[in-house]
Amino acid sequence: MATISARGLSIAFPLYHLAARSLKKRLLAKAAIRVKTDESNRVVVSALHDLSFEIRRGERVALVGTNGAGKTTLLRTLAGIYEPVAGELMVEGEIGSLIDPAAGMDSDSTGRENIRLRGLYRGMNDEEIAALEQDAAAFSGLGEFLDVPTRGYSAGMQVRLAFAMATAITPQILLMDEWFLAGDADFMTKAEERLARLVTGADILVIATHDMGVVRRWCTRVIKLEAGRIVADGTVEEVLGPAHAPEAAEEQA
Ligand SMILES: Nc1ncnc2c1ncn2[C@@H]1O[C@H](COP(=O)(O)OP(=O)(O)OP(=O)(O)O)[C@@H](O)[C@H]1O
Repeated sequence: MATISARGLSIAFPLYHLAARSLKKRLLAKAAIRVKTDESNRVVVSALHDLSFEIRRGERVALVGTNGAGKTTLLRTLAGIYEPVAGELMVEGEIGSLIDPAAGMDSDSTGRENIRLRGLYRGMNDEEIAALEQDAAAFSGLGEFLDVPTRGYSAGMQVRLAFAMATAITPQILLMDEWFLAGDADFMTKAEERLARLVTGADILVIATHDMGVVRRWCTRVIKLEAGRIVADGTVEEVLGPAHAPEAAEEQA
């Protein structure tokens, strides 16, 4: 059963180029909350600090917060891209990740080759790979571009292909950054249909977003981050207020 559990989770990024002592001092004086020195005396940005939460099967969680609050860092940590510097993280379930469209894609290979590579990576047999290829090709609507190396794709084309691949097989846990829902109108309609199928499959969705419309439409729970810390965690109504007050909600995020 899909679950995510975090206890005292912290993430910090070393800023190697800021090791000069004078600069360090200046930075520390200005922003001592998030830019610190660690035990090895390196300057680090504290991206996430002491997060504890559980996400269970059936929950659709929005990560909200202002720029730099830590939403993408948390998504990437859940995806296993970043290693916590402190605390524990347990993620049970197969992850589908829509955080960076180019991630996991070989830009010298065509869209079709990338789909097949993804199938191989997932340990699929020939028949399953053929089905994945058919589904992802149809959903992405890339037509002849499917046989062009992906380095020649526009940003929107990359999103289409990444979305098609990540959602062709329903992952147990879908991690998504909001701009995956920012395609053209035709893609959006298809993407919403597909997401609806996916999220009603009672697995876990975690989406980082500034769009309170997306939160109210898709999510059952909101975790609000501020400067790398959780400042609110509850149902959509609890954190954002009633549905008729979207302006207030927009300000909060
Ligand atoms: N690779 C990195 N190296 C150094 N600092 C980083 C790195 N990634 C993120 N940070 C820092 O971590 C903090 C959180 O950033 P993050 O991108 O997670 O915020 P966010 O809430 O997703 O912001 P936005 O809404 O602007 O996308 C910021 O202070 C950022 O500067």
